[in-house]
Amino acid sequence: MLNIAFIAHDRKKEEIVNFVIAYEHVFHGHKLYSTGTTGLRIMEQTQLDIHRFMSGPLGGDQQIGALVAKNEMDLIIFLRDPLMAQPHEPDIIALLRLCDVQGIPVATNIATAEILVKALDRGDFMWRELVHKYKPGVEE
Ligand SMILES: O=C(CO)COP(=O)(O)O
Repeated sequence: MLNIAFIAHDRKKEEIVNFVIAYEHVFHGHKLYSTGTTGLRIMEQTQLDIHRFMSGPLGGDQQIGALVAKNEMDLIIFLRDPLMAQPHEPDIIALLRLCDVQGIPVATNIATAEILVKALDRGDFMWRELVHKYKPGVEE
């Protein structure tokens, strides 16, 4: 079981909902997280149970970042809006930076998300199970 987070900016919400519907079967069985509104929208349209953090502008990106800092997040699908400034841009940059610090797979557009989810389905993420196994205190 891997820890997966969904995040989408407002103009990308419909895109992430449709994406998660399309790959719902792949996400079943994993522990799912999201920022507040993104998770609500996904749960309204799927059977998935998602642990929702705060809304992004109120600190949700940072809450997910805290798990990333501990290397406890295995995959992040973060559909960013590249055409609109966000009030919490520093939080977004911080989250992506921490993904690079820990080497955590993160998709910021739908094309990359699709490739990563197909890899997840194929079992290509099993190396993350080893990260959990050899890091004491990390939740399975
Ligand atoms: O702003 C966000 C990510 O930076 C997303 O937050 P919401 O899912 O609460 O809209």
